[in-house]
Amino acid sequence: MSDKEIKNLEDIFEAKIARDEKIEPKDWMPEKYRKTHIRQMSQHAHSEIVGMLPEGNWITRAPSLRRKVALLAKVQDEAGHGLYLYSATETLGISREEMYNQLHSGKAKYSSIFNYPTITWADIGAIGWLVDGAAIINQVPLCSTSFGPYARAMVRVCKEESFHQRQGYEIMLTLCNGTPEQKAMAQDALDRWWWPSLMMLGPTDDASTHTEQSMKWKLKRKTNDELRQQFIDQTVPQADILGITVPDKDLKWNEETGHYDFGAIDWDEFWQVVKGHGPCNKERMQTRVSAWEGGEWVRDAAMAYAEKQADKKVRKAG
Ligand SMILES: CC(C)(COP(=O)(O)OP(=O)(O)OC[C@H]1O[C@@H](n2cnc3c(N)ncnc32)[C@H](O)[C@@H]1OP(=O)(O)O)[C@@H](O)C(=O)NCCC(=O)NCCSC(=O)Cc1ccccc1
Repeated sequence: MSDKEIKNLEDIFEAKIARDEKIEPKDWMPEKYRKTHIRQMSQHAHSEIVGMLPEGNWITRAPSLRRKVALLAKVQDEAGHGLYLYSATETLGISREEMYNQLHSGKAKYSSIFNYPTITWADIGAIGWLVDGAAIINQVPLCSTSFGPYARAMVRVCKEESFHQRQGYEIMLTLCNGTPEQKAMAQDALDRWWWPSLMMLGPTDDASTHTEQSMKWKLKRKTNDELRQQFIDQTVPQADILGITVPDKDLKWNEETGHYDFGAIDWDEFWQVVKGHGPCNKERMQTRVSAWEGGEWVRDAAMAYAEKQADKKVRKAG
């Protein structure tokens, strides 16, 4: 293709973005746009899949049948979100196998938040309330992201996340209205999950390598710091209703800005977790890799069956 032809395609692409029109898989797109979407969308898919593990740990120990049913449904939704997102990413020309390889070899990231342990039932409440709460704040703007398949996937995902968030908040509410021991469990879960939930929304805008370009392409509609502030402003009053305390002595409502001021985030901890040195990184990867290896016979059997059927068809036609 000549330089002039490429320039023409770039102009059409930029004009579509400026008009807020969706870019579809068969449309021309700059290679960097395609690659950055594969990066973000596949990491999002991996996060949903790895994100099932901390909660999966509690399905057999949920305190009642009602809680068990709700948790099972939530974890199944997460599997669905992962598969949805893998399919959407495949439209950009990467195979699912390659994405799995990237996850299993440690090349692709997944959200830092899923490398923390779930040591009590209250952690299931805190994950729904805080982690799904942060996920919704991050994902609602993604419903109007520029790449069509990603934007459409997010609409359904957000509806389900909202049920997940309420499920978690209701667990917290029940614990906080329970015995002093139950309320202490809820406080302890908030103490452990608060800071990792703030980190989950990504590094500060100064330290974020991708934000500037992703905002121009309308892949991201809000910056990491904007989302974090929104999450804090929305969540602190919810902690007040629960009657538990956000573990930040510098947290204070600021009349002038109309937002909460908050204390320093430990970014060293965040980068350690991202680099694979969090409390559960190794365990999470081992579980995923052994699930993949354990499922090999199912994949082989499905392939053998498909080949047999194709053979039959050929023989019939012949
Ligand atoms: C905002 C951000 C996460 C990061 O902004 P970007 O512009 O992409 O990056 P930025 O330049 O700011 O960062 C520089 C580097 O740092 C990496 N990094 C940053 N943050 C993290 C992190 N937290 N963990 C690990 N790594 C992180 C980043 O990849 C980049 O490294 P790279 O160059 O790739 O090697 C964005 O990708 C996004 O919105 N993703 C879609 C939403 C999504 O994936 N949600 C997942 C949760 S789904 C869920 O929770 C549902 C659920 C709930 C409950 C239970 C089960 C399931």
